[in-house]
Amino acid sequence: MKAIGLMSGTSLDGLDIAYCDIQGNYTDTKVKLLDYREVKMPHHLKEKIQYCCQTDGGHVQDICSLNFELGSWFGQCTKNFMDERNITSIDYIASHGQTIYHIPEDTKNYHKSTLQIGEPALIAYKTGFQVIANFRAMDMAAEGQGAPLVPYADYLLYRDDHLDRILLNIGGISNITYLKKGCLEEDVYAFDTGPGNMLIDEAMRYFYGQEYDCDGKHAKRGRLCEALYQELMHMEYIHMVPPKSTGRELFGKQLAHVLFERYKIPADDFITTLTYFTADSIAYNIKTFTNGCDELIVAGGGAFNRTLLERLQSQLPHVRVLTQEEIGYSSNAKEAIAFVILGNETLHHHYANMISATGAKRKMILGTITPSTKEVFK
Ligand SMILES: Nc1ncnc2c1ncn2[C@@H]1O[C@H](COP(=O)(O)OP(=O)(O)OP(=O)(O)O)[C@@H](O)[C@H]1O
Ligand SMILES: CC(=O)N[C@H]1[C@@H]2OC[C@@H](O2)[C@@H](O)[C@@H]1O[C@H](C)C(=O)O
Repeated sequence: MKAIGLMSGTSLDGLDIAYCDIQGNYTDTKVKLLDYREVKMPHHLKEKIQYCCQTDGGHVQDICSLNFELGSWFGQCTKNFMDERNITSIDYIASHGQTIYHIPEDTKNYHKSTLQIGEPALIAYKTGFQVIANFRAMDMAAEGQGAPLVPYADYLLYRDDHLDRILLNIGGISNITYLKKGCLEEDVYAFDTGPGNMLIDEAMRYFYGQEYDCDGKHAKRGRLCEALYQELMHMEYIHMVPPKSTGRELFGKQLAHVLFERYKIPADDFITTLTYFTADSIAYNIKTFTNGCDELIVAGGGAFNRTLLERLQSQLPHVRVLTQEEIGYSSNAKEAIAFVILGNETLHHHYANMISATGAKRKMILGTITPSTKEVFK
């Protein structure tokens, strides 16, 4: 089958489009990336998403409207990509959607819940092909956290009989999948370690009006602020025992701006400290909650931040830290490919939640299917 995976993650930097060939399913899955493109998120959409993510921000009419506006944009980007690359037919599109809120556990006032928007009907209408979306809901229905979902794909693609491996994704949030050598599905262990690029990006926006710290250059220049570092390393989430998942609610703009008010230090010292905190919270979670590994394979945009990776390597001296590029894959396309795999399982009526990662009570078939509109066009 030919399929397209769409991923718009917590960084809000853009839409990843991965065009793949996929054969078989579950442990027989063979997937090949045929083409990839990232479409930058237009500024006005990014602002609307950020507004809707805030508890004192988006009202119901803003979220209602953005759901359709984003679906339309996802659909148009996919259509443009297919036209440019001369792709005339695909079997399905798997769309993650844009997470605008995630409540992993019941709280006093709220039911555990998660919301990914970007109306699939618009994507199906614009492209004409069936769309599989809303992957997290069924895992949550089965009492899981609805995240992380990528570990299922990691298990299919990266398990090894001779090496203990950890897959790390440094997106807006960082998450790991631990695959010990010869592991069975029930041995897979995966969770969000804490922030990825989210806090660093907030600081770059605040101090320099830039979207991110390109190659970690600012972090390389600054010095660690011990008081800020200690405050961050003591945050409750970092020490919580998995399964655990998190998001913008904890490590987003609100936290960043409290810190900017509290610590009046040079901009680059801020960025260095946030970068070291990001690396060290990942390393701490690996050391505390896994048995370590031979290889740590890094994906996500954070794989391009050299200062972050150098710090990570220094915290894990006995581990080979590699990027997806170094093993012949793509750091940017990895999550979009994972959603192609999850969509393929939906069409095979096969479960795709890794219950050891999400904490769900049962293995479930994920996703909702919006049918192709091609027949109607005829
Ligand atoms: N050259 C680079 N140098 C430093 N950082 C970079 C570079 N390129 C990308 N990034 C970082 O990567 C981020 C985007 O990462 P990615 O696309 O993996 O996140 P995401 O998929 O939105 O997040 P998540 O996986 O949490 O949902 C950017 O916001 C930026 O911080
Ligand atoms: C609720 C939500 O959107 N979570 C994302 C987010 O971004 C990274 C991390 O936090 C992970 O838990 C998850 O995404 C990936 C794709 C996952 O489900 O594995």
